[in-house]
Amino acid sequence: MSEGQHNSLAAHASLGAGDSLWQACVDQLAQELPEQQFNTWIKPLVAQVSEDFSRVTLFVANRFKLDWVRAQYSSRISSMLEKIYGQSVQLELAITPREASAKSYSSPSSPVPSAAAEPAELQEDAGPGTFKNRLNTALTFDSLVEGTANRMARAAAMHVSGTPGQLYNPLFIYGGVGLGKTHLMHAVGNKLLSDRPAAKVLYIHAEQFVSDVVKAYQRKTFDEFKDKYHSLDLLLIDDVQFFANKDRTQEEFFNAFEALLAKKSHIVMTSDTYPKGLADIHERLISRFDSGLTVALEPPELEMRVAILINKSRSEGTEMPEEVAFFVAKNVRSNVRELEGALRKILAYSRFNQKEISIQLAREALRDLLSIQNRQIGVENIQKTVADYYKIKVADMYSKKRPASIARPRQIAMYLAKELTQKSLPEIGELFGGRDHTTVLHAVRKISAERQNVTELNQQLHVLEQTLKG
Ligand SMILES: Nc1ncnc2c1ncn2[C@@H]1O[C@H](COP(=O)(O)OP(=O)(O)OP(=O)(O)O)[C@@H](O)[C@H]1O
Repeated sequence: MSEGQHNSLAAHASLGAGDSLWQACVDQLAQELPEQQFNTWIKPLVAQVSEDFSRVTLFVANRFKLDWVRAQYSSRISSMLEKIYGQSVQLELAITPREASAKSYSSPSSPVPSAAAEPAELQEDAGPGTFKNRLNTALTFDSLVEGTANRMARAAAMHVSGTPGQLYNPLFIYGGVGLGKTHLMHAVGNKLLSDRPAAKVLYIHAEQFVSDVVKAYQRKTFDEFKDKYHSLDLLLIDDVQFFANKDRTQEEFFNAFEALLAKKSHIVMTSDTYPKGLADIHERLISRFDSGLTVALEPPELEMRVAILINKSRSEGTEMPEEVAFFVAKNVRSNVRELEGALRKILAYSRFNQKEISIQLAREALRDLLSIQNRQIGVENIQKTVADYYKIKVADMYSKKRPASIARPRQIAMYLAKELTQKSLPEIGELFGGRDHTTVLHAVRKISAERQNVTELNQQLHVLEQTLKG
């Protein structure tokens, strides 16, 4: 952090800069740690930052957690805080006193831990009348952006939440990391509960199911186990690939599965692969997984990524200009979690530096992320980016079509190809569907002249250049 940033942080101590310091650290950890670890150990921490930022106290719920956080994370958190603040920060850990929560600087993204965030090994058995559904109420259909990538899965999930126990039972959702499987599952549970508050719904990660089986086995409490699982109206079970090689668990899950289907309760499952792709899971389970509806979640397409960024930033109380969302969405493609990470970085960077969100700011905030990507700009990438920006097909870059809505973006792409690559005019012409070099020259001259006079075009070119340069 530069001295200027440091001063501005100090000057805003009374406005909750302690929050910002801790928030930036949380944001960074969210990037670096696996989600489960982050949700379990970091998210629930409540931080109190001294006025001069020299000391940060983290409150944890109990002694076990305190020891764990100290052993596993404290040195990492310390060095991260120092890096962010630019000076040494003393880190302390304490067990939450009853009156502390009202006084503490509680980070906005560090709510009281939800049941779903509790680590498997710390979950207490729910006693009579204390059934926990473990749903995260923030994960709803409303907060799930729809796009081509999730349309079918979303529609099926909506259907299940409206009329459980009928069609699509079980519903099996699969896809790569961070594509919204868990979100979709919670959305089903939340929707069903909002329609039928008395329904017995349980969200559970497959690992927790395994640990429940082990516990029931050790304590000889299989009756309780069955009472719990076989009486549900809706079972949401995440990441069933974790059942691999766990024979006893698979047997108990098979029993629960049969019992639930027999009483027309619904089962929704997620996995990182389609049922037949699951390794080391008994065939009779796999065939049951596949007996309802199996749907995939695909990586989000560009428009969906833009919409997610704009929505999420709005829900954080900040408007992200569309051109910035386009810049980020173009550069962060793999999954929604990564997109959220990029957004968190941008928001933290903007808060810290008290600057409006712009492409320049996003570029600075995402410097590390962008620098590991290959920055070699090719004509193909230019054609794709320009086509995306003007919402035309990439094929139109090479086609003979002449309407202005196509010809103009094509000329812009030619201009950018000349400006941003080492290619000669004939080479560029060749890559644009075998056009003559004079056509390319005409486009380059035309766009370059117009750019001087038309502010709107200049602005669009600026966005495209920034996006391509990353
Ligand atoms: N379409 C979407 N709209 C809004 N947010 C989304 C969408 N898809 C995913 N997310 C968000 O992205 C993050 C990752 O999603 P989620 O945890 O559901 O992914 P996952 O597929 O279960 O990943 P993993 O396999 O790693 O557990 C979550 O914060 C989720 O809310």
